[in-house]
Amino acid sequence: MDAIATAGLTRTFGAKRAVDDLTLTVRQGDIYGFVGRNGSGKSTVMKMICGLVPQTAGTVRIFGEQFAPGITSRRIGAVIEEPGFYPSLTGLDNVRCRALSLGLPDAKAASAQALEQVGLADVARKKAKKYSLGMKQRLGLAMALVGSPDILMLDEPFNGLDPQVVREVRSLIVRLAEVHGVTVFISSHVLDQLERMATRYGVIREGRLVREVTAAEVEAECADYLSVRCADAELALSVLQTAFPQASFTVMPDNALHVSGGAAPQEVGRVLAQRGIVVEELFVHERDIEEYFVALMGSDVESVAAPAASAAPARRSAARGGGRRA
Ligand SMILES: Nc1ncnc2c1ncn2[C@@H]1O[C@H](COP(=O)(O)OP(=O)(O)OP(=O)(O)O)[C@@H](O)[C@H]1O
Repeated sequence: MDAIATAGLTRTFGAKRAVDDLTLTVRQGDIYGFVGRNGSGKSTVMKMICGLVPQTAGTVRIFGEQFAPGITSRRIGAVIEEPGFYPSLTGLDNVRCRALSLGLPDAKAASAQALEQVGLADVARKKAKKYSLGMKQRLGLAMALVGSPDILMLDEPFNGLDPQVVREVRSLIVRLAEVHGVTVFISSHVLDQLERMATRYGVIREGRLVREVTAAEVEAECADYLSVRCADAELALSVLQTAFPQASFTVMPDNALHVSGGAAPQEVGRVLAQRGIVVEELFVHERDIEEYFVALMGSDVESVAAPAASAAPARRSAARGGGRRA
């Protein structure tokens, strides 16, 4: 069953169409990575799904049930933009306020359990204003988790967290999905973190959904390939197809051959040399997830690069798109 299904979801702010006719589906148990440039409409979509902002048009269904614009579902726990809490109350009392507003029968026990889940049990009685940024993020998560929601909506949950806390939050999310069957909808610019847990992705660009894709599809599309350029591409292609029947070949518009699956660069070079074919260029292209999503988001790398991802070694690019499979 679909945990979340939107159809034609649209939100305008004055003349601005922040979200435009957006249809997406999140299946039960998915960890759905929602990616897009700054200002592409991610938070607005998430707020509409949660009923925090009414849509201008379109529908939102939560587990098949349609909600009127601006109506919230108790099955959703959310942290969108800044986690909201009372600074002068303790962590426990903050979560308890949320538990009471949900009408939970044993609000105190449920709150303590949520704090335990996010690793804040030891500081439950400390005032929230004394929490570090990472602790505040986790407090937001505990408030979203209390009441055991079926869907967790997390907007940039890694913001301001150190690598150790990022790892803890990530494993908590994975555990919630895998052990407790919680469906997680998560927006993040930290693509290498998303890559470690997302099962599906949605890519938004200027308010429109440009692609929904499974993690397996991303992996396949990001696979390394060999790029070979020879003066006579057709001859090189026929020689290589005979020598490497298991490999697949794409002839790019600039006549470079892209070879993937079971053809080592040394072997390709040797086979071509044996046939007297001059190789002008031969290199392995490693396409990473950042490059893949940046192309879909239509972005300059600056605005989306995660610190860890941007530290990745420089990789060679090759012509993209418009190739024909040979
Ligand atoms: N309350 C509002 N009033 C007017 N414009 C708004 C409002 N909320 C959002 N917008 C506009 O809608 C567009 C989408 O904003 P949104 O916050 O959803 O993007 P985002 O993808 O979440 O961005 P970021 O990654 O920076 O958080 C932006 O152009 C933003 O300025």
